[in-house]
Amino acid sequence: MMNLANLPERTIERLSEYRRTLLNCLAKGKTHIYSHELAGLHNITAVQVRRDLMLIGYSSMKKKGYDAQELIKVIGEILDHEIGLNVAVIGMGNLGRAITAYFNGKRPKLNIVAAFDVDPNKVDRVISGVNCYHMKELEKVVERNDISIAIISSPPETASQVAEQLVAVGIKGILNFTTIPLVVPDTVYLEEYDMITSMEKVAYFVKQAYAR
Ligand SMILES: NC(=O)c1ccc[n+]([C@@H]2O[C@H](COP(=O)([O-])OP(=O)(O)OC[C@H]3O[C@@H](n4cnc5c(N)ncnc54)[C@H](O)[C@@H]3O)[C@@H](O)[C@H]2O)c1
Repeated sequence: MMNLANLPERTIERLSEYRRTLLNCLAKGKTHIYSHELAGLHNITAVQVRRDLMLIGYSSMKKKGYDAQELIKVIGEILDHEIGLNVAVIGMGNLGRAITAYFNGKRPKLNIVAAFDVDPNKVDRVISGVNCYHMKELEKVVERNDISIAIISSPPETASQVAEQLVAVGIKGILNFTTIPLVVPDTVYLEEYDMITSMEKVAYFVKQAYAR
């Protein structure tokens, strides 16, 4: 088995996707699923599914397929922090509010517990179900709530400074939604999410389809 602390990033993404599908299966009363079914739902090969699960030391496909409940538990042991992690959203504009409202309640081990902004109309209010604090209170609130992850959804021109502030208060993981690529120390895990890149990727493949 591979070192569980060093799984490939794509495997981690797929494990998250498999778990979502398995939860959907269970909700529909389906308790077992074959690797080829899981693969079909994710547009990949059964070999890929089995390879990912082998990496996490799970290879117990029975006659009836994988036991969904058991596999959800195994994936949870890989992905989730034992007691859960607390998340903050920086910038409670359109995107920050949408993310907070969408995400909270979706994953028991991952909770958005605070939001930050600099707009006096937002600070000291409950927005999308969480308290919104002024950025000046970042250190205090992060410490008090044991926050280790931050989502940046402030304007692009503020992103680098916000990231610096987050690193300075000890944030360990950042999900950056702004269009500005960030630089953080090796000790901080950074994930950039750029919707425009995703759209351009789709557009590129549509262009190829037209050319055929
Ligand atoms: N809206 C989208 O669909 C979308 C999609 C992808 C990426 N983005 C990116 O997400 C970011 C936010 O987009 P939006 O549409 O929500 O913008 P927005 O203007 O609605 O919200 C930005 C929020 O950040 C706050 N803010 C400003 N300076 C700040 C600072 N220094 N620290 C903390 N908060 C600060 C503002 O007061 C505001 O509430 C942008 O960088 C944008 O490029 C947005």
